[in-house]
Amino acid sequence: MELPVSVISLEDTPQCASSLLEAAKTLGFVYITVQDSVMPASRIDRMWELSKQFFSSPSEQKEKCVISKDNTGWMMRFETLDPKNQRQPDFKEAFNLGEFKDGKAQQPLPASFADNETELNEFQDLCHDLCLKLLRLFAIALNIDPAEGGAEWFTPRHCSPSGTTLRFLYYPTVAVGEYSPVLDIRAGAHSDYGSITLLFQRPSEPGLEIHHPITKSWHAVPVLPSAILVNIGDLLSYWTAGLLQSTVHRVVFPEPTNPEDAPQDRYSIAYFCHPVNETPLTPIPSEVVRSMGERGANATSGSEGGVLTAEGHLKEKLRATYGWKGREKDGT
Ligand SMILES: O=C(O)CCC(=O)C(=O)O
Ligand SMILES: [Fe+2]
Repeated sequence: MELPVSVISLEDTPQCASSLLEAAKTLGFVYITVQDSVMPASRIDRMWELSKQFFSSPSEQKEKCVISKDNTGWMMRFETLDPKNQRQPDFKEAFNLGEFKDGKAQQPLPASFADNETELNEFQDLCHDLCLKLLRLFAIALNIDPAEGGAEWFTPRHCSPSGTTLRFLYYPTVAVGEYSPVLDIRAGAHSDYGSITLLFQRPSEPGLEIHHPITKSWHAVPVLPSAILVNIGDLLSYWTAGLLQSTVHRVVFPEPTNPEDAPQDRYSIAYFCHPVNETPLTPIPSEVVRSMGERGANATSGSEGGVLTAEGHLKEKLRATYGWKGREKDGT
């Protein structure tokens, strides 16, 4: 059954802030619509063009930027998002673009992106600004203590260096018979690791499913053209002592309408917004969060007895899902 995900028009108002918080507390996923000046449709269209340009480029070019231990680069059939339950890796290709510095990528760019560094950087900036707007609204709804930064509390905690990643995803058509719709999956069940994720999807390319936190069953997510899907990641959930839901989701092979038809390609783009690496995940100074009791960041210690940092959490997750097979940044 398809899940009705709330659609919120993004505005700088307390009402919008409380609607966002409500969606984040219940489902952990919400569609937002934004003014074209905030996220121009032409920019998103351009990213789809660049995505196709990259994924259709020769594999020798892609291999020059294979995934490295800093989680940047290209991978194919490499990640296993649900290592406990999957028998083989996700049926997908992905390219992870890490943070830029002074407008320049800090990783080798594939030949197919050689002329696009500026527009990739500008798109990342648009995504980052949008995430900061969302985080400001969460800060307002959580009523973060004004003396501690109030609405701006998240802002200085979301700059560089961080694990923030713009990820291009491609789930290729797989012929019927070459995969098991029961055992195999395009992206295994997982929750996202950072603060918030923006997900861009294309009409007629479904497949995303959400594990409903209350009914504990899987639901397909309808693709809404011109809306951006936002979901809460583990860190924001931890930071809010579990008030905000980091909901489990996956990407399945959609059932073909006609049994002879193979499931079609799916492209998606995810922007994973992470806090600064060294950020200690100590409780958010908010009465709402304090009232959640001793959970998440409200608990006295993180893993291994110390305070969990944003980077520590990300590294733990990547170790499990990459298993680790990637190369060091110096190419070893
Ligand atoms: O491709 C999608 O729709 C979702 C991808 C995803 O959930 C992820 O990479 O974390
Ligand atoms: Fe995800």
